[in-house]
Amino acid sequence: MICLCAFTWHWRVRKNYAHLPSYTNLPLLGNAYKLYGNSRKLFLTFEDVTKKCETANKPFVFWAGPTPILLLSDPDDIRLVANAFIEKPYYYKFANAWLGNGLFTAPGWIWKKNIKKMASTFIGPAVDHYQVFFNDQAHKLVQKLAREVDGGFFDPMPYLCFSALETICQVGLGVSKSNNLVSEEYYKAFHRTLDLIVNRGTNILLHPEWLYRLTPVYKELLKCVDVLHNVSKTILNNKKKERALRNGDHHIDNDKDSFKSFLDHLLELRQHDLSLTDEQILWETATIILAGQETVATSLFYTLLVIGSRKDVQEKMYEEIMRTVGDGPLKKKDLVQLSYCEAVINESLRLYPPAVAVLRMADHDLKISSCTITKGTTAIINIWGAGRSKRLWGDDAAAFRPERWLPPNIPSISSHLPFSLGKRACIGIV
Ligand code: HEM
Repeated sequence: MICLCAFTWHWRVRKNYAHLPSYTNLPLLGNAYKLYGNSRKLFLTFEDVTKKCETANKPFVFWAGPTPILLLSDPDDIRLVANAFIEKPYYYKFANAWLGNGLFTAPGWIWKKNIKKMASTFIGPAVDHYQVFFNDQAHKLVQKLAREVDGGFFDPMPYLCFSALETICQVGLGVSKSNNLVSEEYYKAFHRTLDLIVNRGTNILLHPEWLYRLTPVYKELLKCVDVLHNVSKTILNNKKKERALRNGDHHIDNDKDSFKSFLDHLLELRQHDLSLTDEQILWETATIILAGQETVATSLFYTLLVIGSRKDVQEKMYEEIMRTVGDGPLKKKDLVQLSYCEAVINESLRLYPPAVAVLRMADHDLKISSCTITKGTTAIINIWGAGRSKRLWGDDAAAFRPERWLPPNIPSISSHLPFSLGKRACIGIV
């Protein structure tokens, strides 16, 4: 009976997607053979699927065994999907030991409860005090990079990662410059944790939880996560003691002019909301540190690369910065004047988005332009593909041209998706 139901479901789903472009299916494996190999091979498959999507102007259906994965690049389809589905597929659970039920990985019903509280911690006055940390880190980064000048080729990524990590720990946890909590050990544990999670994602043998828990890499993951959580726990405990000493646990800090980290905001929220447990706070801070580190470091990397290879762009940016800020520290109010610099960043994020794709799980049927997405399908929002589509950006879509972001031709923001969109889009976009 179970086999019959599974067969009927599979037959119905296959028929539903039969008119969409796809690869040749192998029995049982479907198209999974296309995922075998290293990350370069994976990316080539992704690039090929993106091209097929663009040529057919339809979603591409990829069969992971019997399960359909639908790749979407059309902004209208993407908007529908991003607004309709809040569940993420099971791959996101691979980060559970680290991020638990934090915003990024939480199941829909927990995410719905928490998103309103968290989103308010990253808007308006809450972020006004961050600029001074950004300036300080930028200054330190420039000093470090300057030491490499005239020294031949070097990899800037470690500098960018450390700088982004230190910044997000300052604004996220309130780590001060003096306490050295963002140590070499922390940095290594952070990157090893990321590697272990990504490696699990690309190795289907490590997917079943019971099997994974028997492996040495699972033990290594727990060790690394311990290092990361211990820093957050130390800071959390210190803050709790500080608050208790200063004002008693029920005090509300109304001083709008003092800097408050993301963690401070969560502790304040907890005064009215006991569902925000210590564990949940640890997960949320770990999420913010991950979300705010890797993405920022990668986008800095590509932006520096394109600026470095385009003297004309460098000169225009330099001229605009000198005209607006001079040698003085950058202030938040200056940012609106830096329209060319913003155009450069937008163009870099369009061509080199740090998250090339995000995934959603269809928990109900949904009609989009060329098909009905059936419940149980994984939908991939192809951020990279949407950014490079000739249909959306014109024949020069592959060219780095910041001017396309300047008046009078400002493009439709709905095709620019580096921060995703709809429900579960980035909350760090301020
Ligand atoms: C260039 C910088 C950034 C880019 C390109 C970026 C991109 C993204 C994308 C594409 C998502 C959607 C992920 C998904 O649906 O699976 C996301 C989610 C998220 N981002 Fe960012 N992000 C950036 C910076 C930040 C920063 C600085 C923070 C926080 C300080 C942050 C916090 C988050 C959080 C908490 C989520 C999960 C939102 C949710 O599920 O409700 N991001 N980001």
